[in-house]
Amino acid sequence: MAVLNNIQALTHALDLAMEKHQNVIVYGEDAGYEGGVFRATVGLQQKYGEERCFDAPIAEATLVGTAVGMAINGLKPVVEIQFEGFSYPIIQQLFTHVARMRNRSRGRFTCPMVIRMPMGGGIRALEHHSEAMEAMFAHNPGLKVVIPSTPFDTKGLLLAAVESPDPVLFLEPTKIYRAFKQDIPDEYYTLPIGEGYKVQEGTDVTIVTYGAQVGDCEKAIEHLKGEGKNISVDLIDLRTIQPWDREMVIESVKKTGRLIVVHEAVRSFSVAAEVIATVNEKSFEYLKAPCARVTGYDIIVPFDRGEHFHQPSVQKIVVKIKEVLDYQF
Ligand SMILES: Cc1ncc(C[n+]2csc(CCOP(=O)(O)OP(=O)(O)O)c2C)c(N)n1
Repeated sequence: MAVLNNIQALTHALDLAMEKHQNVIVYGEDAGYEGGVFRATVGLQQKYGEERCFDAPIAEATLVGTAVGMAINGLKPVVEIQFEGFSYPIIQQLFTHVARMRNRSRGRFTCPMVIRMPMGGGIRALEHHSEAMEAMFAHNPGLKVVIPSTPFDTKGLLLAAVESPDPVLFLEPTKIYRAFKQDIPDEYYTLPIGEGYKVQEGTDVTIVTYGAQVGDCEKAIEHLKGEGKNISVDLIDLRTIQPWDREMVIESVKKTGRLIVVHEAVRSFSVAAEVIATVNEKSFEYLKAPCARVTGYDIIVPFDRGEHFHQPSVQKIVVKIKEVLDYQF
């Protein structure tokens, strides 16, 4: 076992991936010699050489465009985009080619690559460094979208992404890169893409969340306990946004009758909107209160001083839990 934070878990997972799979290559802006802006790829060039881990020009569309050729021809590129806000130039390659290659070639070719990017706010960064656009990527058929929340999941899901026969977007919440550590096994393991994780079992309300907000929801639950409120929460970490674990969420809502979805991405056309629509379709008759959401507002992420108004704070989650539990039809 090793005690690692999320960044260290990434480096460790990439190391194991490169050791086990000779076709894995890792590259991105400053990802080679320096080990990346967050140091996720540190030491890999020194260990595996410049052919397998290297620096790329500041040309994101080219990073992913070249990965298309590599992936079709048997390599497994793991591309680092420096921040999610710099991913917009890759969309032409991603939506037009990467996501469609299997369908376009009637299964003759796939385009298996991993695109890693730091996502989300909470680090008081400047423009383009706090985006949370997972719903946009999930909306485009042909892509898997993963957002881990713990070092254990980061390692297992990244290795699963490397093994995936199809392209995976691996979004890493920047706020929790170094926020805490966890004991994780040394050996190579994978976790299933598409399965949620039940952080805690409860009977009064289901909270569905992912990424950095998992910790915020846990703190909100602790806060309510501190207030002497005996509220039993079924807390689900989705872990994968596309394909998401509908069964786990629907089963939970059938038990609790109440649902709150929490994420920092903007509210309209969001993951929360999709989860709530699905719960309405599949388990409406079980609901004891309207489904609710705590999300970012429909605005560009504010600069550092206003950022905390936009983020779903512990306090906002606490208020929403009370509101949903007090609701009377
Ligand atoms: C499209 C885009 N991708 C990535 C970044 C992140 N970024 C900020 S500075 C920088 C390195 C710039 O290096 P260089 O052009 O050599 O200029 P220097 O900082 O050395 O003056 C990068 C990659 C960015 N600002 N814009």
